[in-house]
Amino acid sequence: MPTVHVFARDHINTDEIIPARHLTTDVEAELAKYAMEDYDKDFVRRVQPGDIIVAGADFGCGSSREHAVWALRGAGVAAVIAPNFARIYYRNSINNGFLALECENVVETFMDGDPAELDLAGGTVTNTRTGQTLTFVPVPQFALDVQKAGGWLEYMREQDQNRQDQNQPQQEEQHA
Ligand SMILES: CC(C)[C@@](O)(CC(=O)O)C(=O)O
Repeated sequence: MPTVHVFARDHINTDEIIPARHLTTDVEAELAKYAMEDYDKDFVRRVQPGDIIVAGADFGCGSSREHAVWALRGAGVAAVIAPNFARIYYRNSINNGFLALECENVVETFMDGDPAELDLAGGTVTNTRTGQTLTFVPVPQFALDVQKAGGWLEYMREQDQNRQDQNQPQQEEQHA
């Protein structure tokens, strides 16, 4: 069951998530070593694959670096849940198939280290220590499709392949 890491402050910026001194690579496994380093340098020693970050409002503000998504995904974070996100960070998350879930009162509902159950299809996250369940803002279907495909580029390739598959029979008829 995922563990929740709570970063309660609002306006956690991309420089705290992945400091600019580490933007020398786009390799997620390398960036992962420095995830949240300028907010909590011990995070990388605690986080396990599939864990969830719960954060304050305007998470991911500051720069447009996609590395802020790659570092957290590389560290094994399955989702970030916050009341809201900086717009560029939010779109970077969608484009990379990474879950940025908007949910009010999420900081008040979890304590650091709580176990959680995330029901993406149902749109809920449950603190299984207290039994409290919150409903997050429904994720747009295309964002779920991108997440399933593994990212925007993979999603667009799939869409292109689907179009080609649909056109194939007509092309075969034309040449029959
Ligand atoms: C280009 C990059 C290093 C950038 O300057 C981009 C940005 O500031 O949006 C950053 O600090 O993430």
